[in-house]
Amino acid sequence: MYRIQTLNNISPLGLDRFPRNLYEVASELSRPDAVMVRSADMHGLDLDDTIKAIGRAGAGVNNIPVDRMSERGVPVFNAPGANANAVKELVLAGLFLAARNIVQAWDYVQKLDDSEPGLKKKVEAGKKQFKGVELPGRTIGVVGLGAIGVKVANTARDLGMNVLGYDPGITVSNAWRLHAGVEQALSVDELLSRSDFVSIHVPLVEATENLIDAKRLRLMRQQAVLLNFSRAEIVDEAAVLEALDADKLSSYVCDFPTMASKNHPKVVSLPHLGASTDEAEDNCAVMVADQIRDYLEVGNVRNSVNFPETIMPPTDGAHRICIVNANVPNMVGQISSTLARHELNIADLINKSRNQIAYTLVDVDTEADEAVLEEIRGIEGVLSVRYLNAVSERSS
Ligand SMILES: NC(=O)c1ccc[n+]([C@@H]2O[C@H](COP(=O)([O-])OP(=O)(O)OC[C@H]3O[C@@H](n4cnc5c(N)ncnc54)[C@H](O)[C@@H]3O)[C@@H](O)[C@H]2O)c1
Ligand SMILES: O=C(O)CC[C@@H](O)C(=O)O
Repeated sequence: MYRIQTLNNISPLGLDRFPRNLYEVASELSRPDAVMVRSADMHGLDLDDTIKAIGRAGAGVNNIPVDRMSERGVPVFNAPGANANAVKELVLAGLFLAARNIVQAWDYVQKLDDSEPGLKKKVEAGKKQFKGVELPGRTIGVVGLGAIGVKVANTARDLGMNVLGYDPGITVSNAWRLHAGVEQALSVDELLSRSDFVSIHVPLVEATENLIDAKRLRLMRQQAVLLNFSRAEIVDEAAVLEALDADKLSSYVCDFPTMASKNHPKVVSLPHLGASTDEAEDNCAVMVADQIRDYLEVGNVRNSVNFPETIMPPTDGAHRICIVNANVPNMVGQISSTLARHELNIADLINKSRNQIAYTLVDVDTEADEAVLEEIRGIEGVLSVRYLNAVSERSS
């Protein structure tokens, strides 16, 4: 039996991907083989050494100690693109909220408590405070053209906006998906100085912390709108509040409320709602559950943030050894000579690497005993070894 621990509410559709004759799934469970998580902060947790995989039912992995897991030879999976449409739709809602001052106007109406004739007068008198702008012809800058950024950029084009995009690491497939009318900005600074609206869609990593700081805010157009549905730490919030107070920015729309910003009249903050739709929660949970199963049962790696993509169809009747090791020379040589010494014939083998990690799947014709596995574990640089007896294609 494999044991899956859930650290957040995960869509039942995803959890149902684990057949209960093979899997135990629970939030309170000791010695898990894998963990499924959404936004729970795992950095401070004492993570059991039985954990073989971590699955993030979402995109961002800043809540997971990925480096620590890499050192242990544990892959971290996420669900690229699975919640992108949900986030895009909320970003668009944010764009409209800001362009038409809808939240402030709504609040104004809520506070009107006069009798009917007085109310009408106040409605007409008050509305001039909330005059907005239309989107066609305005410029939006999209920082980060990944799964979400591309969708935001393309829809903004469809709305008649001029779109500037900045992403030095854009993938070929995302470049293909991008509307031909999206103009490439050569730097964040250029994008900020030319945009009426700026939407941030980058992961939180060291290089993106405080990406939008006081200096960059000064580059922005007068009365620009900043939207942040990525992570709070990507924006220097104190500097944003100053820019709002100085009338430099007209609005900050974000998915990350803080005590300092949540009641500011020019801040619209939502409770980390970007991925909270039935569809996104189902998509993320199903994708990640399937990836965890494929890793635990077959050894394959799909959509990991720290491991190389590694897929090898099981050889009929073979036994599979899954080895995670440091990405240094002569590891495959040492592994195969160990197998040869134990008279194990290799039926198939794949070796992939990514940064410091290399991953090897070896199918052998006859059963491997504990002695050979121990010997492989003893090779310097080997981080983990798993043995899948009579491996077969995962049943769906
Ligand atoms: N609010 C929410 O509920 C919610 C939901 C999903 C994702 N997110 C956040 O959005 C982020 C992006 O999600 P995604 O699915 O689009 O991820 P993604 O990996 O598909 O795209 C991220 C893109 O950012 C680019 N990038 C990285 N550093 C950059 C930089 N310094 N400048 C410009 N571009 C840079 C990458 O090259 C990549 O193309 C996630 O990491 C997560 O933090 C939030
Ligand atoms: O799980 C969530 O609700 C949020 C997910 C989101 O922040 C992500 O990075 O995918």
